[in-house]
Amino acid sequence: MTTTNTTTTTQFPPPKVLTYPSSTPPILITQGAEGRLYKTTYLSPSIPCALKYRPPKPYRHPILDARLTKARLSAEAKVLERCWREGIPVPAVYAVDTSAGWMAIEWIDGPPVRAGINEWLGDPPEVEQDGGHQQDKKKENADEDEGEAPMVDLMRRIGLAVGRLHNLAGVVHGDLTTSNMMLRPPLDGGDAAQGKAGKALEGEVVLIDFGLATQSQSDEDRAVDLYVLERAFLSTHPRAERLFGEVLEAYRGSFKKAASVLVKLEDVRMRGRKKSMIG
Ligand SMILES: Nc1ncnc2c1ncn2[C@@H]1O[C@H](COP(=O)(O)OP(=O)(O)OP(=O)(O)O)[C@@H](O)[C@H]1O
Repeated sequence: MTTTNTTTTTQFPPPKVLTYPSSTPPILITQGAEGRLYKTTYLSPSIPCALKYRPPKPYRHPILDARLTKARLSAEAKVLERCWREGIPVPAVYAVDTSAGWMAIEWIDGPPVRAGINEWLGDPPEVEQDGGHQQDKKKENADEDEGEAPMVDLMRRIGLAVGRLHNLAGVVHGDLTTSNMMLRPPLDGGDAAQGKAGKALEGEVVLIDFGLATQSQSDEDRAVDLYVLERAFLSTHPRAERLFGEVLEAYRGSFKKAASVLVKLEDVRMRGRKKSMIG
């Protein structure tokens, strides 16, 4: 989705639930084609939450619009609840009002994985000093030495999270990108030895935005999910391209049937290549 990051309070009229006297002033975080995301609190001013709001679409017939909004929000909330029950790291669902078009979910207090990777790529850890040449080379190759360990580790955590989603929850996400994953910071403040760049990649990988998710156990659907992630990753982080294999390797080890999904991924890639050749 196209989003505009802003920290202003009300650029648009907020949903009614955010105007009650007890409401914490909402902060508009993103505004996309389908909806808006606000930061506010839930029940107590000390519990931050993300309020996902799908406003009415004036270009749609009102009855159809209300029906669509209800169906999409309740489908997303159901998938989130299912994942949460299975122990997949996703935001907990606090409350849903499908008629009013909103859902309140746990606030994840960390950056999107995309931002963490970009920070790391822009500021990779120094391994040895040689007047800057080493640093430049590292940036080009996204580090081919031990300095890349935090990135390899993150790639593996992503592969495991997707494997658990597919296997334990039986859910395919439908829009896996590094923007739809966040890094929940470690409670203990993390590993001080990581350095600033390594710290950018720390934390638990939390999957978000299940607006396109479906229930499926099929190898084909799972392989397409991985293919979407691969394409998104390679276009968002081309300099880290060769590390993507770590995601797939961790996925392979995350459940029994993962190997056959990876075989299917070859077919899906082939179809993707043919399609892009034909245009
Ligand atoms: N639980 C959360 N905690 C903190 N920030 C969040 C949370 N959920 C989403 N965000 C932030 O808001 C952005 C938009 O969220 P999300 O992608 O779920 O909504 P959406 O794109 O409007 O949904 P859709 O793509 O289905 O229209 C995310 O990229 C992330 O930065």
